[in-house]
Amino acid sequence: MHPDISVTNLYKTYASGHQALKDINLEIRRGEIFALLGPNGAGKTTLISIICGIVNHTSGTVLADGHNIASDYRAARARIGLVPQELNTDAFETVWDTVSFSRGLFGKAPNPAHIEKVLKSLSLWDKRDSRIMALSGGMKRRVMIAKALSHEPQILFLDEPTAGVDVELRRDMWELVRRLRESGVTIILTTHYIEEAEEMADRIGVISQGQLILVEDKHTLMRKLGKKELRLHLQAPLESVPESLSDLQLELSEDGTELVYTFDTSEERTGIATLLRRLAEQGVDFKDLRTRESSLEEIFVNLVKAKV
Ligand SMILES: Nc1ncnc2c1ncn2[C@@H]1O[C@H](COP(=O)(O)OP(=O)(O)OP(=O)(O)O)[C@@H](O)[C@H]1O
Repeated sequence: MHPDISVTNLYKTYASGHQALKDINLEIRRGEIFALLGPNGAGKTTLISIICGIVNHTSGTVLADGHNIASDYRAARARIGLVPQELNTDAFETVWDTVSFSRGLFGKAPNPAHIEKVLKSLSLWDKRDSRIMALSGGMKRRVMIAKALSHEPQILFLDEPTAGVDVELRRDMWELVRRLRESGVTIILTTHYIEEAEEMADRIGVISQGQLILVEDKHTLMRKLGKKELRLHLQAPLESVPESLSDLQLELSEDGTELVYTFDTSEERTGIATLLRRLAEQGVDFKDLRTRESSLEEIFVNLVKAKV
């Protein structure tokens, strides 16, 4: 089966001369949740907009479910639903009309049963006759998703789906996205919240300065790039790491009460046994110890920093 989205040697230079994307190659598999991460201005929205046919690319190929977004636009676009960053619905329309109208834009015959299903799945059924302007911010976001699903797309793009929403609504949105995936929809989301990617994504792509610097299964990424810390709470504070232990990956906390040992989770030997033996030899006693894994956030910050 071909991938749902296939991007090959994609470049984008805006009319201003700014090169926003450089040689992007990416495949999105059917039924996965793919999170695209990157700092402000990295090129996430540009990439999504090109795949969705809103922005023209300079060179390269984009296929949606096998259809070329440039030469076979209608077929490619019909496979895609896009939930943009900004809420752009007519405030005076009702929920039902807005969502039904969206379906018509894709040349699909009316299908009230489908619209009903979408509105019910998004807990919007009770609001179907309400005008958009009378809805809460969270409800408006749901309407945007309903619009994007109105023409039964196989692939759904969510650009910053939870920007500026409160924690509770964010959790609701995550739940919703998971349910959509369970129903067979492929999901690509951009986010600034690393926690969101950590929580939701099957795979993660990191884009920095227009280049896709990494695409990896989330768990593999966290295992490969993640570090673990062992923190030893000392019996007596130290002034500095003893000279005799300076060959180890040890740091002293600012107040001198904790020794922090960092090790690679992917390494076969962590060196912990050696560390503990040498501490005992040096008479460095500790009363407590704990380990901590780096979060995706720390991994991401290091990746993007390394690139700059
Ligand atoms: N229409 C345009 N003309 C010229 N430059 C543009 C245009 N749109 C975007 N850019 C530039 O292209 C780069 C990538 O922008 P893009 O919006 O894709 O980034 P992003 O990763 O989505 O950022 P954010 O996280 O802030 O939304 C930025 O430097 C931006 O200023």
